Amino acid sequence: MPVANLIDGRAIASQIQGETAQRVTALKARGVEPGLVFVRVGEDPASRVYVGMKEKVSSQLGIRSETKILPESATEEQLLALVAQLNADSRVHGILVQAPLPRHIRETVIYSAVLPEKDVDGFHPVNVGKLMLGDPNGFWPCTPAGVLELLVRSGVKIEGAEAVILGRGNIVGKPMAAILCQKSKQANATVTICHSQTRDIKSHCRRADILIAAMGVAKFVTADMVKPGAVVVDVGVNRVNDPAAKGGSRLVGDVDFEAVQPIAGKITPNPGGVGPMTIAMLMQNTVRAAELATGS
Ligand SMILES: Nc1nc2c(c(=O)[nH]1)N[C@@H](CN(C=O)c1ccc(C(=O)N[C@@H](CCC(=O)O)C(=O)O)cc1)CN2
Repeated sequence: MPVANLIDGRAIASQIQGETAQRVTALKARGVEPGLVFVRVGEDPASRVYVGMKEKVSSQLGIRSETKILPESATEEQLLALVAQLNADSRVHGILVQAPLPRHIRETVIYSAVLPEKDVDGFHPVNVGKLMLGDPNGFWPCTPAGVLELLVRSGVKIEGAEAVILGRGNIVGKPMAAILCQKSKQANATVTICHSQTRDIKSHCRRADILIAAMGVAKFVTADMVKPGAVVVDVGVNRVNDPAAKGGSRLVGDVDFEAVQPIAGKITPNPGGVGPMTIAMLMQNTVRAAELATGS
């Protein structure tokens, strides 16, 4: 039976993908085929799955995509050479280097090498800077951008709300904070970031009208941490052992869903919440990159 207060990420992602598909059709009518290249280094099983999912959605929307695979032993120089080649290719509008990279490759060096106008991941310092400055011309990282869309399209009032973010990572926590406090009718929240050194995290969480969990600790958010009626968004992806599951493990979020769902005003399931939005926003960024590159 469907849960009444569920924020359905799959349905919202599919709505956004429908909008993106229309923009692809418009681009193609002008002779532009949006192109996206994924770069995967090594054989991390989760990365293989995620890149496969992105390839599938690209093809469903009519975006030409290709995956370049380098071996785990590839050097930083080899990866930089590939990025330079993709930067120079005018058929490629978006470049995505899948994280995590092998330990001997510095992610910051690689993300800084992607041209900002092809950085559909929103990880380049220029795009990070534009987000911080409130300049609408940059690309926002897909996961926090997707969380904003989930909230807006579910009718959550963000303006003036107390938003508490658990986690200060560069991919979710920090950009999420910047997005929610943008000076705009769709944002304008009062934002608190909590992290491993925060004192009395529970009291911060209990103040939250919107609680976003992105710290990477399975079932960290329990019912006693949530104000009744609060909106709870679970960004966590934690693999835990489960002998009963296929492959001996399964994914759980940062929120104890069964305990929190009855008291939350709205809540994202996990899976089926934020994850599909990450991919929908990537496609939206790619089409926008193609439109900007071709003056469409
Ligand atoms: N270059 C990047 N690397 C990574 C990013 C990113 O945004 N850019 N994000 C994550 C992983 N990620 C995309 O790459 C991703 C994770 C999860 C999902 C998703 O839809 N998950 C499903 C469940 C899937 C499953 O069962 O395995 C869900 O939540 O419903 C999409 C994308 C790290 N790397």
